[in-house]
Formats: sequence, structure tokens, C-alpha cells
Amino acid sequence: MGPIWPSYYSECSALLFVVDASNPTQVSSSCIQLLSVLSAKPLASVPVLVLFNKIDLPCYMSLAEMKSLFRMQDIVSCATQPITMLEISARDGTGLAEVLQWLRAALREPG
Ligand SMILES: Nc1nc2c(ncn2[C@@H]2O[C@H](COP(=O)(O)OP(=O)(O)OP(=O)(O)O)[C@@H](O)[C@H]2O)c(=O)[nH]1
Repeated sequence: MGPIWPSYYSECSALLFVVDASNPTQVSSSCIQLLSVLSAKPLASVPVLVLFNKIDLPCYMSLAEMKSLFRMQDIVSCATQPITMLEISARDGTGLAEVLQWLRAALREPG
């Protein structure tokens, strides 16, 4: 779906970027896609929430491991957008209340 994402950028007020935290083989491609999204001009001041999903699965990587593989600290310090990270499970609902809270705040205070 990546190639069609830019067609939505101009109407975007908040961005949720979902990473499959149970699949370490996707880390590098997810990281490249995240960098590409963050460097898109229309999204320069759009708040971004990076979601590490599927934490209900036994083999998921910890947020600390994912942040380190993603070089999240470098990404956050170079990005023009405010970036927040959360661990969630869309399956069992873990973290979804925080996602809604973040969305409400992001849409209340547009960047
Ligand atoms: N265990 C678990 N499975 C999940 C979770 N979220 C989604 N899934 C499952 O992951 C599969 C893919 O989910 P989709 O919603 O289709 O996500 P997608 O991004 O389109 O999937 P991709 O094919 O990987 O691109 C489905 O079988 C979902 O049920 C989660 O938090 N935990």
C-alpha cells in the first residue's frame, strides 16, 4: 500500500504508523517507510504516533529492542514532527485507550 500513501498526505492531521513488533524481519523495511513518511513535506508538522503492535504474541520484541533497531532516538531528534511511541495489541486491546487519548489530543491541537 506504501506507493499510494502520499495521495492522503495533504488531508492528514495526525499519523499512526503501525509496526508489526512480532516480526523482526520487517524492521528494516518498516524503518525505511517511516523515514520516507517523516520526510514528506505535507507531513512536516503532523504529529506521529508509532505503534508497536501484536505485543500479545510470545515472540514480540521489547519496545527497547525495537527502538534500538529502528534507531528511534536518532529518528526522533532529526524529525520535524512530534513523535510518540506506544506498545499495543489490536487483538486484545492493550494500549488502545492510550491511542485514543493521543488521537484526541493530536486532533485538538493541530500542528
Ligand atoms: N496476535 C495479533 N494479531 C494481530 C494483531 N493485529 C492484527 N493481527 C492480525 O494480523 C493479521 C494482519 O492484520 P491486518 O489488519 O490485515 O494488517 P495488515 O497490515 O493489512 O497486514 P499485512 O498483511 O501484514 O500487511 C490479521 O490476521 C490480524 O488478525 C495483534 O495485535 N495481535
